[in-house]
Amino acid sequence: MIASITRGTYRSEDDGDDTDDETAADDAPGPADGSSATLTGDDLVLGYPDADQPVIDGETITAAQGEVTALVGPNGSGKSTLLKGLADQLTPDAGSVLIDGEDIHTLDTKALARKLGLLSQESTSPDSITVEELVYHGRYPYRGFFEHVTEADECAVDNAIDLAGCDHLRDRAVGSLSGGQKQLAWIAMVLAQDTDVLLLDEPTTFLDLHHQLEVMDIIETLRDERDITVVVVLHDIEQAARHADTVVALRDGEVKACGPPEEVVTEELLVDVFGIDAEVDSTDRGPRVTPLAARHDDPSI
Ligand SMILES: Nc1ncnc2c1ncn2[C@@H]1O[C@H](COP(=O)(O)OP(=O)(O)OP(=O)(O)O)[C@@H](O)[C@H]1O
Repeated sequence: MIASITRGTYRSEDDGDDTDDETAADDAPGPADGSSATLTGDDLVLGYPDADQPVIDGETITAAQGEVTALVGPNGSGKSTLLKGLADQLTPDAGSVLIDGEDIHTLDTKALARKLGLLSQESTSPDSITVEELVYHGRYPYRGFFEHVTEADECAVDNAIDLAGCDHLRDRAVGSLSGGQKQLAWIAMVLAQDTDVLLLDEPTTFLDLHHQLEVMDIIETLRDERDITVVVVLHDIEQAARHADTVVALRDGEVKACGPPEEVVTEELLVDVFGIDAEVDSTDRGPRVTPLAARHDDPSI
């Protein structure tokens, strides 16, 4: 069933990459052992086979250990492409992705999936499986082919479901859920993966305001209590400013600004990157953005 779920860092269960099955379960439950990691995309060139030009053309980005890095930018600016490159879902045409200096291409599938989890925008799973079954798939990197569910797996799944706030959905078929409910289930699945690094592509999509705040709280908890390195794509610039340690602003595949929210989220940046006039006020909780008007003299947005 794993093979039919296309989300996260897994390629598939029978991808011929079972070299570490015997030891996988011993390593559970991942970063709860206190490990953590810095993720670096070094001089990355990323694109798609049917396109003339790369989307990302030689960018370097570092997500510091135990910090939240937010990727922001207009539609089509390359946020998801960059995230897929960092997660090894898209092979770079040049450059490399390193976790604590180790090239992720030297890691086999399960070893990588124990270090790095991806919540992507492209999710598919059989409609008939329950939320609990979906979340158990997050434990795949810790399980050998013939191994049964361990206590560590049960514990990780319970914690993940609890943290994502979807216990009430546990026995529901995924196909019967609303968009927001599905999003919570997928978040629980990637949390169960128990990784040092989490890459989240628009995790607040489909969620009401209450659940958006809860997801941002989860991200802060993972950072503050478990030292997890998080890279998160967000459309809400204020959410990024409030919750991230570092904001990376992309436009046309180029990193236009990178740094602490109060340095990056400025009125000038909102014009240059998003093509909007806005007021930015400095508050205790970071820059507060009041959008005023979309500029119509910016044809590329
Ligand atoms: N599978 C693909 N094949 C070809 N081009 C693609 C593919 N996926 C994305 N692109 C192109 O790559 C560019 C960057 O897309 P990407 O999805 O990374 O942007 P984004 O910043 O995440 O956008 P959004 O905010 O709309 O989700 C766009 O021009 C897009 O059309």
